[in-house]
Amino acid sequence: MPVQSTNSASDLIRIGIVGGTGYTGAELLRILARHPRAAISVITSRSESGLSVAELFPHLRGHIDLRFTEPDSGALADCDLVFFATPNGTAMRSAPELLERGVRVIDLAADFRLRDPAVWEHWYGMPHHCPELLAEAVYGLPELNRAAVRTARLVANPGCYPTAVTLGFLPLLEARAIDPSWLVADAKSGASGAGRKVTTGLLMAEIGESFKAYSVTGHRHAPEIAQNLMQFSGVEVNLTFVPHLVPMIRGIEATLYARLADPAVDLERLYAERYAGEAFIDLMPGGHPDTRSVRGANLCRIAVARQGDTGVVVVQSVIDNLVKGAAGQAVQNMNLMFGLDESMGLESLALLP
Ligand SMILES: NC(=O)C1=CN([C@@H]2O[C@H](COP(=O)(O)OP(=O)(O)OC[C@H]3O[C@@H](n4cnc5c(N)ncnc54)[C@H](OP(=O)(O)O)[C@@H]3O)[C@@H](O)[C@H]2O)C=CC1
Ligand SMILES: CC(=O)N[C@@H](CCC(=O)OP(=O)(O)O)C(=O)O
Repeated sequence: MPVQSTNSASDLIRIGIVGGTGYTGAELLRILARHPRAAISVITSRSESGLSVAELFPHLRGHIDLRFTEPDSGALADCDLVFFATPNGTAMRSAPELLERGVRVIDLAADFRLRDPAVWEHWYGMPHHCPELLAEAVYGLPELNRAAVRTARLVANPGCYPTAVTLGFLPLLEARAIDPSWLVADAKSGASGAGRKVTTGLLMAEIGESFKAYSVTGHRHAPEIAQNLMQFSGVEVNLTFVPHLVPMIRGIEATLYARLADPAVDLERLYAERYAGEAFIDLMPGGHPDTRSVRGANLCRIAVARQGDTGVVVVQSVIDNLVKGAAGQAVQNMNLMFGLDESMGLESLALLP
């Protein structure tokens, strides 16, 4: 049975997904299958080409009647919008041709997130294929950049850690309420953050009943977060970012620390005013947001507190890495790019337990 819709074909957005078998690709399929204006026409996979989507993903039986195909620029060029849910360095090879042919592009990987091609090359270990597009690409964090996303042809969907950390720190920086020279982000992710490919270090027997930090000398999301905080607050920042892998499947929890520049600031009011009217930010005064409270939902839940009279502010920010940290945010960007209600198709509440 094809995707249900009461709209005429001309109202529908023809969508291609490159990398439909990965975790973020599968999450795009889950969300778009119920989106009233989405008509998925191409889903690619090199390893599963020919297989029906329902065979690989039984939860989509009756909702998506398509087969995976090899990535093919001809079929993708017939779409209105192509999502790349592929490893870093993939979208940049196809985006120039698609844009040339009038197709809009949202990349869930990092190819268009960093402004400076030298910084990209340093962190991603490869030269950029189309550095001329970096100035045009719009960083797709709508709570920061909504107006630019609306008119974008090319959107760089943010990384999962950068979404949680940027949204957590930003109100404090914009208000000049903290010392920007000492920011600490202590973040934890579930294993789905590393994708669906087979990796020994992600086996249940390796990560279960255990917990560790990684990339302590520097993670590629640190320059992305610093770029965001500086670009959107206008102040230079010095950030320490340490990610951790925890034995859960979905979710990111980021605990953020900073020193208050203005000890009298009303923290809860600051966040309430900054995020007033934001459908996908939930503030939880006095709370301890947990990752399960956002599992499956396109939501960033934040609590802000000061620790006694230490002058230190502690922000807790949680997201589902696959939803607000990837596919949900990508659909939020799609809605803005096509003039739709920003929340369309994103009404799912979190799953408990
Ligand atoms: N997992 C997460 O929480 C988040 C991931 N991201 C980013 O989103 C992107 C996708 O992540 P995720 O879904 O986890 O990754 P997965 O490893 O789970 O899936 C990758 C997908 O890309 C396809 N693919 C791999 N290489 C190529 C290629 N050269 N050309 C075309 N297709 C290719 C794979 O299928 P096949 O090999 O069969 O073609 C597969 O469908 C990554 O860049 C990741 O960093 C961003 C935010 C959060
Ligand atoms: C748990 C885990 O391994 N997480 C991934 C983050 C994945 C991601 O979102 O990174 P990009 O989109 O920027 O590639 C990591 O640390 O590499």
